[in-house]
Amino acid sequence: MAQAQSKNAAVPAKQVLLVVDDRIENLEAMQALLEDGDWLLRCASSGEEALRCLLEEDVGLVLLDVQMPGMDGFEVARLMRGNPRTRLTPIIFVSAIAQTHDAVLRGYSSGAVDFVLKPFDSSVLRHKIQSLLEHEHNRCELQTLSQQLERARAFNASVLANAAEGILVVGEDGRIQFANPAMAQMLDGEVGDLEGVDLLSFLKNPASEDGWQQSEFYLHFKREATYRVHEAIMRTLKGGCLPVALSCSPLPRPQRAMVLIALDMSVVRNLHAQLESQAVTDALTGLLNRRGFHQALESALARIERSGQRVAVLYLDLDGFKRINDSLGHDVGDQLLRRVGEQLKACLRPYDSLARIGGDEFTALLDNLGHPEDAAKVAEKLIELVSVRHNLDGVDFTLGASVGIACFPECGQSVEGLLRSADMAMYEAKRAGRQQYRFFSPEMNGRARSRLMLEESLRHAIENDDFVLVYQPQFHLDSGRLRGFEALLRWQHRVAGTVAPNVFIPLLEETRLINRLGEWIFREGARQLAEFKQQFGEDMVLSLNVSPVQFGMPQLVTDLQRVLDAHGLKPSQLEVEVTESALMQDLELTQAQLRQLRELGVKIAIDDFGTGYSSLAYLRHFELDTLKIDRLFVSNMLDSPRDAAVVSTIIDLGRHLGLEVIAEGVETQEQREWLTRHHCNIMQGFLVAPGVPAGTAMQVPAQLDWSKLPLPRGE
Ligand SMILES: Nc1nc2c(ncn2[C@@H]2O[C@@H]3COP(=O)(O)O[C@H]4[C@@H](O)[C@H](n5cnc6c(=O)[nH]c(N)nc65)O[C@@H]4COP(=O)(O)O[C@H]3[C@H]2O)c(=O)[nH]1
Repeated sequence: MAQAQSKNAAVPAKQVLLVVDDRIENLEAMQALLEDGDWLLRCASSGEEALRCLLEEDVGLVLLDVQMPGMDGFEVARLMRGNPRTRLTPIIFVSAIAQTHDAVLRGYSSGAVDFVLKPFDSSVLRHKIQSLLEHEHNRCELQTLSQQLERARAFNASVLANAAEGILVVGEDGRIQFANPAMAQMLDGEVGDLEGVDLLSFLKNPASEDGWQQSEFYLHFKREATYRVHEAIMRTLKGGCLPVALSCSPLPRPQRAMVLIALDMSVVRNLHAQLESQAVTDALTGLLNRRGFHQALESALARIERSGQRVAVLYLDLDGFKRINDSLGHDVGDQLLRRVGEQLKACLRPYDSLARIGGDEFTALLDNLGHPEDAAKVAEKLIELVSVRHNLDGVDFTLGASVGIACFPECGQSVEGLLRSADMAMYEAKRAGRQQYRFFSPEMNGRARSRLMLEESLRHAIENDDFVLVYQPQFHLDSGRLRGFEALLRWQHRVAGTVAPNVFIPLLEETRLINRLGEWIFREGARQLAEFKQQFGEDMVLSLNVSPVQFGMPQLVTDLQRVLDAHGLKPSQLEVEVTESALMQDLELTQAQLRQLRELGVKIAIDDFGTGYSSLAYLRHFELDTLKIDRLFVSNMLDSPRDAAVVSTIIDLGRHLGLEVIAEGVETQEQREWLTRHHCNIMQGFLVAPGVPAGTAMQVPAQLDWSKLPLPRGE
């Protein structure tokens, strides 16, 4: 029969006082006596009921009757002391009869804090109750606080134990007072190995030779500032080094200590190192890349400027790589570059640097060079190594290499200067006929400069439409009938006047500007052909020169098709002139290109026939229409039986293969007569006319009277 005195039991602003007595009149008397106190009164009429109440509510004090039927007060007290919830709840025993000394002692030993004998002084009892409740209240509060404290301690300990960063607490004397497990792990030891040890003994960088008091850690601590070191290195207990980022902050002043947090940077630094190495490495060959080579050369120059040593830069370009790459595919090309890289590396000394700085361009830095001739020996060795027969994927092919050499300090004092000089020398080596090396010389510089200027003006000329085509007529030797014209390119330079193609075509080729101009030549030639057609009929032919670079371009046939369509021309009216060397660049590609040209229906002529490979074997493989005899043979044939033999052989060859033969550079009637006697089909040359502007070409007669030569010249 526990009677609630207050409905607000959930949040007891007041403490609960439980009175236990088996006699109802006693309970009522107690209730009357205690009900106005600063507590909540609960009453229980048996031991069992009291225990129930104790389990349901937080009771601050129990007034417990000793003698009760069934469960007496001692038993209730014993059970309360056995339960953690009520173990410390204070009990005052109340008894109506005079107790023996033993009974009182028994009461105390069963957990009573006091013993009240009836009759009692009610005000004394109220004081006792009041002070015991206060005591219990304080005890509970203390218990809650210590629980909170324990939770907070456990929380902090778990944060420190589980933090991935190393944490140290360092006393103001520089000794480690606390280390978390992560820090111990980072330093290859146990927490116990760190505590009590000087912090500085674990620091390689920043090192403090002058001791703790002079260290930045201590000086910052004194200023109550945080000290951060991004690139610190700690010594581990096993003698290793650990890159870390540190921050050390003072703890609140009374603690006279600082907290140091260490971030393991080994992964980040490794990644950084890896990235740095990637930035200077050529992914394909594992050699240095352009940037890496620049750095290597830069540091070599900085070093030798002081020591007066000599270094050489070698610039190596592979000859024929493009052809292999285009015909065998990029995988084979990549394999080849890797192989060449390995070969080159094998023939340099370990401290020389080697780089791939472009597609098939390698550079080597020969350090600590005795004489410039040593660089030449290395260049020879490199060329020899590369220029062997290679076999990749079962295909045999030969490569070549051209090398330019620039020595420091003669050929340049800066990284850029040396590389530029070596590049120029390499270019000269290529011009000299491949598989060669060249030292840079100041004259090369002059040539290169004028080349640069020429290149620049060519670019301008293309943009400003400074090119024109002139047309040189071709006549059938037997009938005097006009066969057609060869279109020849002229550069109308604003200052220098008309410039012949031999001067600028090679440069257009090298710079690939020929592709831009080539398109224009096709367009302009086809446009003019459409006009010529009106004048000279459907059968006339216009020959267009196609340079080796143009001939290698995959879009050649499409470009031609486009201009033919644009002007409604018959393909057989257009002839493509290709030199022998252009055809021999890449036989497979040549065959494919010729097949497509044939399918398109344009004529194909070999220009300057007899000057190049003149391999009769290829004539069988290539489907051609026309052979053009080089004008050198024509100009010499009357004086040189050997040249005459060459010319008549070419004419015979053409006849047997069913090809037209055109003699170029015919300048005299004697040459014409000789050619007619030897059954050459067609001629062109100054005897009739040089290349003339389109307007003049229109006036060329369709039928020639050989006795009325030469024709008027309009160039
Ligand atoms: N001494 C002498 N020379 C004669 C005589 N008849 C013709 N010539 C010259 O011989 C060259 C014939 O052109 P090519 O063999 O195709 O040789 C051409 C051709 O390979 C190239 N070329 C000319 N025009 C073009 C073009 O539009 N595109 C390309 N890719 N190359 C061109 O430049 C080369 C030189 O062209 P040009 O200077 O115009 O020189 C022309 C022409 O002016 C003669 O009786 N005596």
